[in-house]
Amino acid sequence: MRPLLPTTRPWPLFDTAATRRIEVAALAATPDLMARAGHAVAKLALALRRGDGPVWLACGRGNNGGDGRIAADVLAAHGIPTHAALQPPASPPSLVVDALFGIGLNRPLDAASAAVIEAMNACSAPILAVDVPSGLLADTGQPAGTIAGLAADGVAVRATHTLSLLTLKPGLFTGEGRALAGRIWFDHLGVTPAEAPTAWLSAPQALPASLASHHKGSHGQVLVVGGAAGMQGAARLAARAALHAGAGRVYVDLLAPNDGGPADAGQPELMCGSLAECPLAVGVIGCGGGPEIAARLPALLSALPRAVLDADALNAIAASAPLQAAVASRAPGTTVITPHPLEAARLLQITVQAVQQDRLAAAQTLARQLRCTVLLKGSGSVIASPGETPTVISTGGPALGTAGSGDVLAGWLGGWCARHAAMPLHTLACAAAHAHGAAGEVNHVLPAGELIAPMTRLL
Ligand SMILES: NC(=O)C1=CN([C@@H]2O[C@H](COP(=O)(O)OP(=O)(O)OC[C@H]3O[C@@H](n4cnc5c(N)ncnc54)[C@H](OP(=O)(O)O)[C@@H]3O)[C@@H](O)[C@H]2O)[C@@H](O)CC1
Ligand SMILES: [K+]
Repeated sequence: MRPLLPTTRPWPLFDTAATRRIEVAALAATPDLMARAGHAVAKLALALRRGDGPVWLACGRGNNGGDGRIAADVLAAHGIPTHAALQPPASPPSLVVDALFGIGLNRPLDAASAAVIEAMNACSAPILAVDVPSGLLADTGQPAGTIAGLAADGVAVRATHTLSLLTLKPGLFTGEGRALAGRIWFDHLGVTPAEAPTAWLSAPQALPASLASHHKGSHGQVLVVGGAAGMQGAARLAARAALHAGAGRVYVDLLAPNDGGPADAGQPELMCGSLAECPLAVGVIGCGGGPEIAARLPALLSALPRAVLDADALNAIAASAPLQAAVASRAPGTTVITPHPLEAARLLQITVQAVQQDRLAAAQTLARQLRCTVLLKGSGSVIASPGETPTVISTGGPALGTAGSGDVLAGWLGGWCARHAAMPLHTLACAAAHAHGAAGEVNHVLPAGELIAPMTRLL
């Protein structure tokens, strides 16, 4: 057994309803599924245990607790001291096994369950969550919350490790799940699901190499439109990213007066241009666009064959029904929008909390409404397109949470759309978000412009 991430292959994710169906089908052929689960938990527990203290197994009353109880028996058979109870042991544990709730969690926690979770979190020992950290909803990656009257909301186990059993659940990889699950392990218990996944977990995607005969004309053009007064850096970051992603020519149409100056004094390869000069370019529209971008959108949306819409372009679209209709009426497979949760909330006319409550559903709804590919940013970015199984991005980290990081992603994606004109936008959006996330997996502060070099090295 080894940690799931980083992964070199995409993994299917199954929500609770699908996992239940897979479980029922599998139990007919393999009635010892829970024994397998319990043994898998015990095996990982043996490897993760630190010191000689007892292993505390907090087992709930359902099958998640059943996994924990079998693990306790297996550990005891190996001579390991165990403490299977909802109260902590008298002496500090060497490992906590969280087997309180798995995929059966279906409502806010009561005070007693919340107290057990808080006691687990208070231990200094590593915490191994069985299937899902208790308190976290397996489908959405959001805490189930607590019933009214409790002071703390969003109580969930902060696991150092999670062993997902039978299937991988979407909620481990998006929303709060990424932070709460710790290092993720997976045991399929010998079962190969027969049904289509709810979503895919992303892996690095190899893009076609250039032929020796290719030239800058074969590598497409990008037109970045944005950079209103005081925000020109956003457009320039997007343009630099498009250039380094391999676009043959990159033009910048700055919305603030540039007085005949260069598009970007620090990147002489970038050119000034406009829709009139490059009507067949891939548009990267809205980075630092300010309210001025709204007036440009109708012409850009009706002319450009492929477009990446970001930031202020999305705010303008959210505020205008005609612009929404203009996006939705573009040819299928030609538009991608890259909202962060607040921009998605404006587009959907719901709250940010409602977006975050179910990120997969929010991205899919937006993709249906605007008939385009949606790259919903945030912890565990989600890519959804009409008629496609969504993808959850397996890479990323807090280093991406800086100004300009989204501009780099939008520009990079525009660059790839230009260079790989024959590839579907959904595939390119997944690949770009995965590469952007991988470049951001560092433990230090990373100004957005510095994402470009590691993204280039990952090519
Ligand atoms: N079957 C098998 O062979 C295999 C099973 N596997 C394992 O089983 C796990 C799923 O087990 P599970 O369905 O029994 O649900 P589980 O997560 O243990 O919850 C128990 C019950 O708690 C309740 N409840 C819900 N919310 C609540 C709340 N807020 N506060 C209080 N109570 C609450 C709710 O019952 P309710 O009250 O709604 O009747 C729920 O049913 C899965 O994650 C995996 O670990 C795997 O090993 C594969 C093989
Ligand atoms: K659990």
